[in-house]
Amino acid sequence: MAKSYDHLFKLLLIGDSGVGKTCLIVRFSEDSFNNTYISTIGIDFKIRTTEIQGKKIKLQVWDTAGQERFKTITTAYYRGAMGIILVYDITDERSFENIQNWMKSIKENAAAGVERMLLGNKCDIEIKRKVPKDRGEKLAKEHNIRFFETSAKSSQNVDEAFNTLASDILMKITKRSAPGAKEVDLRSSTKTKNSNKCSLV
Ligand SMILES: Nc1nc2c(ncn2[C@@H]2O[C@H](COP(=O)(O)OP(=O)(O)OP(=O)(O)O)[C@@H](O)[C@H]2O)c(=O)[nH]1
Repeated sequence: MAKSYDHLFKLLLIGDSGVGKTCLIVRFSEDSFNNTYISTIGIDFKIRTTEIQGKKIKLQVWDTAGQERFKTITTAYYRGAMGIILVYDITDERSFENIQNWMKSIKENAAAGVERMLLGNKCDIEIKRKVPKDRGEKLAKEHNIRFFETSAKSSQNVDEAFNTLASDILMKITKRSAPGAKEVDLRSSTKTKNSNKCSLV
């Protein structure tokens, strides 16, 4: 049977418990949101197919449990990921500080050269904000990765974040398979909504 997609990309979301990893994946794959908090046990995944530069990209998005007790299980999945999304909660300073530890975990467990992205989630609750946007931007810059503030609740920047990561991975593999080929910036063609509160670097 013919394949229904051109590429399969495996993405992984990591970050402290409660930052909204599951909600971001559910928003992206099913376009819905639930206020009830059910902590992830171990690992789970959802699928969504998206189109970038005329290519059908099947995204297999892995959701990891943020709780420390699942670390051995979850880190075992890092190596198979082509892209890793680090998530913190803009209303929770601790979750932002812990990003350094999650970065370390990537270094220890993921493939070298894995595409990374930083998300500051829950930007719909500005009133409870503890982490200013420029701190997220600065951290992302230090690691030379992209940054978005997102809201799984309002859906702000959720599609943009996933599509941008997929686009970056596509660009990387296209460049690799066509050495010497002229570099094309696929990012410029991805659909980007403008946002005033939650923005991208
Ligand atoms: N206001 C608001 N609440 C959110 C948002 N994203 C998630 N939440 C809420 O935050 C809580 C935790 O969300 P989850 O997606 O389960 O968090 P998680 O990171 O997957 O947590 P673990 O599975 O324990 O690692 C839930 O009550 C969600 O409804 C958001 O963008 N805005």
